[in-house]
Amino acid sequence: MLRIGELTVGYEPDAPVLHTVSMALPPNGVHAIVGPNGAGKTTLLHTIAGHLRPTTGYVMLDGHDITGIRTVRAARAGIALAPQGRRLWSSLTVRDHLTMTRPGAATAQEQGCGWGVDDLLEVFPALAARLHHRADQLSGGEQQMLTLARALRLAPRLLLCDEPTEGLAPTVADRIRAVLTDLPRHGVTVLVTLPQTRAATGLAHTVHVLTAGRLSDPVDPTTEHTEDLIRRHLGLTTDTEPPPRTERTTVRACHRPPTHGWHPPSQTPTPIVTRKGDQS
Ligand SMILES: Nc1ncnc2c1ncn2[C@@H]1O[C@H](COP(=O)(O)OP(=O)(O)OP(=O)(O)O)[C@@H](O)[C@H]1O
Repeated sequence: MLRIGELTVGYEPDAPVLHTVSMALPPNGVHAIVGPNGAGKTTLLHTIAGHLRPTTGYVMLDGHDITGIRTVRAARAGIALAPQGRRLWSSLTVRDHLTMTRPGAATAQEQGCGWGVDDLLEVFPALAARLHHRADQLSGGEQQMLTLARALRLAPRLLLCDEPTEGLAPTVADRIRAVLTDLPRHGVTVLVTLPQTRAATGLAHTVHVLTAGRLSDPVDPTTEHTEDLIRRHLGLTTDTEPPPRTERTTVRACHRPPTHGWHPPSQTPTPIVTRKGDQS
């Protein structure tokens, strides 16, 4: 679904933040990028989302070159970003956020598909009770749910989530992870950045490690030594015997049932049909 090749990105000339980053993600999975502060995780997501133009390299989505396309076109191509820090409109209500955002993917617009407001409130019931509250009146967890709901409203095929569990209570973080885990069943591929190794291995089908702008080969989180391998990529010491060096890991889709009891609004794997009148 997503193929990135030799991507070099920076904010200043001759000072790259990402160094020849390459990555290939299959569709319908949850894929994590783990890395310390300043590694370049946000820079990578923003480059995929069209906020930043790379110096060299390419970004391909479903075989189409989307390198450096503008944000609006990236949304129409099926990419949505749930940014770090949430970036909500503080004076607008939950309902405003959900009704002002419309499906961005061209196919979704043409077919009238997407996540309706009622569907999103089923996914995030906590928001239903807060529909008329302003964003700045929400808790951190509710703000994060609204950030994800707003991104899903764009009917993405690829959802980019930048540290979605940052600063949240464990139970709320579990809830967010449960929602992300289930999105592939609705045709949404998830690329999520996380600072913690353990959270990534419990959530993702593949894990990449980003350190100082350089991306590791994909790590299969189902293997026995995953956490050790990731810790080694991060340059952390480990008490256990290091795993044997393997060839570049083959990405393996391993479908896990959601573990936290969230039931999706639709049983079909395709995007949910928008209900007429849900934008009022
Ligand atoms: N707008 C900007 N202008 C200049 N430098 C920037 C800008 N945004 C980020 N950087 C620099 O790029 C590097 C990577 O930052 P980035 O935010 O991508 O890392 P990160 O892995 O997401 O970190 P964190 O986990 O702290 O959010 C850092 O050195 C940061 O200071």
